[in-house]
Amino acid sequence: MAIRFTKMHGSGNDFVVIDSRDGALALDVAVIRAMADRHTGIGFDQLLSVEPARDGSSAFYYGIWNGDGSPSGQCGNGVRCVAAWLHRAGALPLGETVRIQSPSGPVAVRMLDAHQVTVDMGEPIFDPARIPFDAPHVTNRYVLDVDGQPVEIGAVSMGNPHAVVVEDAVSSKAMARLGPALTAHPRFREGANAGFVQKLSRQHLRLFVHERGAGWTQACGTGACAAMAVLRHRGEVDERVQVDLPGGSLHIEWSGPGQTLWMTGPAAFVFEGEWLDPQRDD
Ligand SMILES: N[C@@H](CCC[C@H](N)C(=O)O)C(=O)O
Repeated sequence: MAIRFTKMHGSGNDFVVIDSRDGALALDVAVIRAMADRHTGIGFDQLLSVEPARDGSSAFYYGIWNGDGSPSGQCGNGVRCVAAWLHRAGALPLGETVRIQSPSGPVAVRMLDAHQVTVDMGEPIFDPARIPFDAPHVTNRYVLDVDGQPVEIGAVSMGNPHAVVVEDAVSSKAMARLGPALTAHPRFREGANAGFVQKLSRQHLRLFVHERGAGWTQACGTGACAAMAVLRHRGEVDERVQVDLPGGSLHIEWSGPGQTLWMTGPAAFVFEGEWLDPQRDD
């Protein structure tokens, strides 16, 4: 079984995009993991499928799987790559706003040029039950027990769950321990993406993200949205913020509750290929 794919990245968060416009993509977890392997496979943080819309008001649907084969509800850098992929396929004209559906609901994408995409990511969700996060009521700060130590976080969903640690300086040693611990913390029953954000100013953030299902990443689009949303909810940043991640910068705009959040950033093509499943000879 040969699978044609396009390798792409958004600020270093890398993807395999599969054209599945003729029907929903169904791949075994073992195949996704084999493809994601950075030594014996293609290597990627997430696999994305471009599929026919599943509702009447969207143009397309995209599926998201992490490198460990687990599904996700949203992928900020990924949706920009899907938009650029659709643009290259002639299905998304420059400047036009098009609604596409993710597993967690619709988003609206607009190509600013062939490599820059702006996305209406919807409204950040702070209600713990909808994240899902185990807490009796919504608040700006929660304290988690991590190996007997208190760790303060903000919790939000951008269509996928995020724990956000706001620190002036988090040592790389502390992040190496806390990233995996927060990702697997039992109060996030579906796991979480763990972001460590440093406030450089009211318009400028620095962020590192340990992703559920993919580990440390060069960039996490929803992580950047989540970090901005948590800080804006606390009144600590302005409504337009630049978020610097190891692989590049994203621009996030959110005026506050009741409004949707916008993310703008790059999408890049790397190569086209054909996956030859080593377990099969056909
Ligand atoms: N890289 C992504 C997020 C991918 C999904 C995440 N690991 C999850 O399981 O929710 C992004 O750019 O948002």
